[in-house]
Amino acid sequence: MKLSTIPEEFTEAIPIIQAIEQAGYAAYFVGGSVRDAILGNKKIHDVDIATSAYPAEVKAIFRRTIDTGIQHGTVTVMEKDNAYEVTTFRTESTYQDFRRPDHVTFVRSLDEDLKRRDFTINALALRHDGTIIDLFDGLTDLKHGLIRAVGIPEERFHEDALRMMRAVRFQSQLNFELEPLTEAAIAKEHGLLAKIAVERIHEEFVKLLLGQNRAAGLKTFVETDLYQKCPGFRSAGANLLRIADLPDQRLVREKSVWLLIAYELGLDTTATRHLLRQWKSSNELVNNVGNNVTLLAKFLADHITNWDLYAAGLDNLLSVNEVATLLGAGQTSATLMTAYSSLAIHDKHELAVNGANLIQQAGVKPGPLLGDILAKLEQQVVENQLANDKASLLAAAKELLN
Ligand SMILES: Nc1ccn([C@@H]2O[C@H](COP(=O)(O)OP(=O)(O)OP(=O)(O)O)[C@@H](O)[C@H]2O)c(=O)n1
Ligand SMILES: [Mg+2]
Repeated sequence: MKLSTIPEEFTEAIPIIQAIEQAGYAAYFVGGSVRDAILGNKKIHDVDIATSAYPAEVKAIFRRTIDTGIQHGTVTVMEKDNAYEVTTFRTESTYQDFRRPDHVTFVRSLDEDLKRRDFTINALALRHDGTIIDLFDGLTDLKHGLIRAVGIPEERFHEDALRMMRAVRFQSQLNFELEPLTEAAIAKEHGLLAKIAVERIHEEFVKLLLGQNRAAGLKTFVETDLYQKCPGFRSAGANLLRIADLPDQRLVREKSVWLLIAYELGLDTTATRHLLRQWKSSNELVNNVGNNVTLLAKFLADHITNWDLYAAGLDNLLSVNEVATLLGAGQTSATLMTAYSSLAIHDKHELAVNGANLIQQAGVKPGPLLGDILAKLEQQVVENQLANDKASLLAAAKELLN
């Protein structure tokens, strides 16, 4: 097969491929970008190049390169404003710990390289003239919407157990089905996932839940027992399946994914924070989702105050609303945005007085009381109990001193 039109993301990189070929080596586009280009329905990102040239040979061809992962064969080539990862063809023959190859062996053959890739739809190569190299019938699988391991599925999962999570992630992201032998191998080998760093599982799990068919991905995640090897999920199979029964409106924020999980697992703020720490989340995610658990409960009870809106900030509100909507209790985003924009202030710096004003003009002494008074003024302004003008605020501060 030949692609009739080569997407712009690739054409920009063709000079790189040509330069490698002129130096006497082979070079192809590979990986997810080729898959997405053929699907034609997804924005292409990360155009990856694979080559028969060894890293030192790649570096000799280009003026500006970065040693990104030279031991794995990857050199980044800088060209104009773009950066391209150029990786030497490789086989990963022995895997001892199911997550990292013992060593990579660089090879000169494209076939060897494609053979060790995870799924047939990810094992396609694209020549700069648009010709597609398809050794494992990946094009047929793309057409039928099938995720099928290259070769013997168990072998692929022993090489890298994260691939089992990638399978369910692609199932959701692409709205594909799992080929039965591939799915059976995941069910059989799910225990290998315990060897994988939680951060990597986290990334795939979030992509699964943000995908277009999260219900299907989640069902496989539960039915194959992959979930058993994820932090905090051991007895949550039924809870996770409940998410699969929700309307299939898509989630857009990572924090919404975790809020939904926390809700369905019945976790309070403390338990949510604990779960997110187990999943090695950033402090920001831990804090936001922890707070949003309380806010969601208020949303569902239709008990939102101005202060709740103010304290959460717009992005958390939209996240909580995403989840509330899935649960059948959201507001339209327009209503929410209007409520939020009608707040008297959106940040304490918008308060018409500051600490210095209170000291100089209301006779407040520096110290903890000053902070208390400012906080009270902030609260009253947000709740529309006090106008946000200097005179009113100074008068209110004097009141509070008595
Ligand atoms: N565990 C993995 C990870 C990656 N790959 C191969 O490396 C390519 C690039 O990997 P990556 O960018 O992680 O995934 P993509 O398939 O490109 O998906 P995405 O669109 O999310 O980047 C994959 O297509 C696949 O050929 C693999 O075989 N096994
Ligand atoms: Mg990619």
